Amino acid sequence: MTKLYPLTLKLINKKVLVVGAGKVALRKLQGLVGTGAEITVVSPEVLPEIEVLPDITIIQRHFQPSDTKNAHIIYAATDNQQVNDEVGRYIEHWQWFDNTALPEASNFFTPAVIREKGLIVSISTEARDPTRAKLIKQKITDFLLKSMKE
Ligand SMILES: C[C@@]1(CC(=O)O)c2cc3[nH]c(cc4nc(cc5[nH]c(cc(n2)[C@H]1CCC(=O)O)[C@@](C)(CC(=O)O)[C@@H]5CCC(=O)O)C(CC(=O)O)=C4CCC(=O)O)c(CCC(=O)O)c3CC(=O)O
Ligand SMILES: NC(=O)C1=CN([C@@H]2O[C@H](COP(=O)(O)OP(=O)(O)OC[C@H]3O[C@@H](n4cnc5c(N)ncnc54)[C@H](O)[C@@H]3O)[C@@H](O)[C@H]2O)C=CC1
Repeated sequence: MTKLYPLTLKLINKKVLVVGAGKVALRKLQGLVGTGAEITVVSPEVLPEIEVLPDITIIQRHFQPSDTKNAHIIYAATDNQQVNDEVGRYIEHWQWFDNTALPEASNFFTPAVIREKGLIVSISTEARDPTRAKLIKQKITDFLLKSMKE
């Protein structure tokens, strides 16, 4: 694979669209809350944990092509791969798109993130093994908490 490029972004006033509002969408949204991004969620069914997240606009219906317009970052996180593919078809060349069920269709991925005392550690397996990213996150967190105590 061509090498991937990690960044630390300021998202203030950037438009973020999340299509789907289930377990995977919840995890992406938890990472986005507090960034200052203008977040919109489009989904017919919405987890109660998402309904209570602050500063999110929820549109309770199926995805429509015009939803992607002007969004800087777009997540397709539905349980229907045809819908995720459809979202991908409306992506323009300047937009960042993560099809959370299909790495080949995405032009960015969400890493596992640790935030501890002014430090951000971001872990990616280049989309090969997200469960491993989660495991390594746990190990690095344990190491950091131990070394900060010393
Ligand atoms: C490519 C990527 C796209 C993206 O999502 O951005 C992607 C894709 C896929 N994930 C899948 C499965 C799982 N993902 C997790 C967990 C996480 N996944 C995350 C990121 C990413 N996942 C991106 C690559 C990151 C990298 O480069 O390493 C993390 C790190 C970040 C986050 O999501 O915030 C977060 C842990 C963070 C934390 O815990 O802090 C778990 C474990 C769990 O849920 O407990 C399971 C197992 C669930 C199970 O066992 O069923 C599947 C198969 C789905 C299927 O089988 O249908 C696909 C699709 C595929 O790989 O083809
Ligand atoms: N990237 C990742 O971290 C992971 C990705 N996955 C993939 O993500 C998919 C979603 O998983 P979950 O969140 O657990 O599913 P879920 O069943 O909890 O949520 C699915 C959501 O999609 C919405 N949806 C369905 N049709 C829609 C439409 N036409 N327009 C808008 N929203 C629509 C539903 O309303 C629901 O909110 C799985 O099918 C799997 O392939 C699974 C685990 C981890």
